Amino acid sequence: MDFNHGAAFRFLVFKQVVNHGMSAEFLDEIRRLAKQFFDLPMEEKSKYSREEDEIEGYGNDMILSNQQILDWTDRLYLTVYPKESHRFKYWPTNPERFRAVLHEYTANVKLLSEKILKAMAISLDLNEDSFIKQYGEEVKLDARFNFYPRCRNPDLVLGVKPHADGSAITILLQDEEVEGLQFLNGNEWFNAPIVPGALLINVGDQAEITSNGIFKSPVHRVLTNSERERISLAVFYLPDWEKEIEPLEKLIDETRPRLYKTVKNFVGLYFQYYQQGQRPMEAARI
Ligand SMILES: O=C(O)CCC(=O)C(=O)O
Ligand SMILES: [Fe+2]
Repeated sequence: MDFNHGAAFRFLVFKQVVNHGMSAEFLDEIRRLAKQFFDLPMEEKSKYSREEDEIEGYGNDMILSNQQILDWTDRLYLTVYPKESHRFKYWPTNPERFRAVLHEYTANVKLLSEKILKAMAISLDLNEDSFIKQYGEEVKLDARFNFYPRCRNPDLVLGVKPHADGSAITILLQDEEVEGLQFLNGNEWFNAPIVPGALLINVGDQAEITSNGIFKSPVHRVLTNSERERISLAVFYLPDWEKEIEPLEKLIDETRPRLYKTVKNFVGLYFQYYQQGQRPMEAARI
């Protein structure tokens, strides 16, 4: 992976990487296993159901307010790193290879995330460990499998509402054929193209804070589709929740004053704001 194009990398909002060390066949296997899981009878899937006040497990959009229009999606949410945090009651044993393949994918995504965080630091003329160090020893990776069934009224409902990710960065495996993910640029939505064999890297709110706003965490959404279902897998790279996250000293000067407060447990804050229909980043902005 060659990220040493300083200037180009700096303006990264999302980036597709192909040279990530995983074969196209391996990525296809993950999609296939995910699809097999979502295609199981409800009775089987509900063995892994999310409990009401939990995040992990199988289920629909979380209900955070009674005025909410639910996202048109089925999800399976699992903490995949560190190993000690695995809650296997939520990990499917059907299809049979699901767990083994997810372990392998997680190990690869962890390495890839760290390479990307190093490349981001280098592109800003910082020591390569600057971002990683701030995120602490106890980083966590959460995986969210998204399944978007066909929807008869795609104009009335979204697969995922507009949001930015609360992670440091997110590694997204998109459907191999069906588009639907869109990014907001100014007032316009544009489609994230499908690049065969690629993973899409998305900057999250916490990398925006660390970089003092040089990297931007983009607002994105997912459309529904009346003809085809769609699958994706997002893995969120989450800093140690007890570490303080703040703009790196070296990225603050007179021309670029400090833009964000010091935050801790940003994901907790994220849900509080999201619930009130506010962009969680507002909590961090000075
Ligand atoms: O389905 C997608 O392509 C994106 C999903 C997403 O934005 C998320 O899970 O945070
Ligand atoms: Fe997202």
